[in-house]
Amino acid sequence: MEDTYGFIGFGLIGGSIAKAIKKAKPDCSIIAYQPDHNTIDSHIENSLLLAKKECIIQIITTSLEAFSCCDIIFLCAPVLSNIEYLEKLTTIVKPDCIITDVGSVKGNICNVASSLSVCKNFIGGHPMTGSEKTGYENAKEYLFENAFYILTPNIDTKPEFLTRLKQFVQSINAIPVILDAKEHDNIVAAISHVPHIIASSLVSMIKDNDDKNHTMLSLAAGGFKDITRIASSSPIMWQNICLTNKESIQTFLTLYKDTIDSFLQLLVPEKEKELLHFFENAKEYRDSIPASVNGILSKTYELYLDIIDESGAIALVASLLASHKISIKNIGIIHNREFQDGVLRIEFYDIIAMEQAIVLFQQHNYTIYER
Ligand SMILES: NC(=O)c1ccc[n+]([C@@H]2O[C@H](COP(=O)([O-])OP(=O)(O)OC[C@H]3O[C@@H](n4cnc5c(N)ncnc54)[C@H](O)[C@@H]3O)[C@@H](O)[C@H]2O)c1
Ligand SMILES: O=C(O)C(=O)C[C@]1(C(=O)O)C=C[C@@H](O)C=C1
Repeated sequence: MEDTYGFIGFGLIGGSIAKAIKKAKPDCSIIAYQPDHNTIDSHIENSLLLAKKECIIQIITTSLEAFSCCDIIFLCAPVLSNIEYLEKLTTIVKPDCIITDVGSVKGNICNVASSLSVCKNFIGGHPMTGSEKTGYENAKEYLFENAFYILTPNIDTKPEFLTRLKQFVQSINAIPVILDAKEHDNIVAAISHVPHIIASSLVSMIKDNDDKNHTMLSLAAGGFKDITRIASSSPIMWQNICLTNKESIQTFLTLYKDTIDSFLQLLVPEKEKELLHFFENAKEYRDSIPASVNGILSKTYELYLDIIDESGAIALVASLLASHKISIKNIGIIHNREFQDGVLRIEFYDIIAMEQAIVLFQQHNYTIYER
């Protein structure tokens, strides 16, 4: 039975795990590490103090020795820093402590772990949910609800520790998935790392070709915003990911480049049919991701509202939600054949926010569609 949890790195993911633990086990004790070199993140001290005030953290420490009483330690800093902390914790942790990380790349840290005396205590972890936002102030206790949470044990990992960590993952309402670290890195290169690089490249391409009045950027609508949302994520996190998953990223980025090259060949009059097939194939595969259950990415909590297609109408809906303290992840008008006249698509961070919004919209006589 775990009672004491330790956190090194206390931003979006660390903070969300801590909030989820506190919801499930209000009496547990949470210790968070404050790096003494404040240049890492000037906000970290305030974030930790806020978390303590909110009773999410019980102890803030600048000494790793304080982690000797922890039952589970979560490494929630950027990937390369997590590896450094794992090495430092080796001589500190108690024999039945589980050490896990949340980093987006698993190969490096699992390799390092297998060379350490804590190899039996370590299990790689990666919650397949997140946001482009950073920091404790954006942490959500419901972030892991219905999300896949990948675990990558080493051959030395004690089976009993894996069972305990799986139970922990279920206790925060996530779905544990056991994968080999290398397989994990290959999969996430394709479905997370390369998409991120594409989003950032697209933004750079627009930046490099826009005029001095930023006309392109100003006119950018739903499509550009949807596909580039993730380009607003933490640059340091993504630098660390690219540095530690180079090979798999190179493989899938090259495949993507080939796909773009093939597509360029279709932009001639005699390839009209193939052009249509290109979009039909992609649409069919994309539409096969179930909307109501979690796909390999995070669950989306979205609904659609009938509104008059004008900017004031969006502002009205947004301020109605804001006045009831309901946060939204994304909002925008969409036009497609499913919704003949265009509807407002609103995405929420969690099921609770979406349910509160549904009640509110019903009270204000909006027509709501859910998928
Ligand atoms: N953001 C996502 O969508 C997402 C999803 C799954 C996993 N992850 C992984 O989670 C980890 C954390 O990402 P996040 O989204 O919470 O980022 P974040 O920027 O919100 O939080 C990172 C925290 O780590 C701290 N930190 C940075 N360097 C440190 C160091 N050397 N020592 C101690 N603390 C340090 C920062 O102060 C910050 O509080 C990363 O490894 C990332 O790959 C992120
Ligand atoms: O921003 C989001 O919506 C994310 O879920 C981010 C996302 C992803 O690519 O799916 C990004 C990196 C993490 O390792 C996991 C999740």
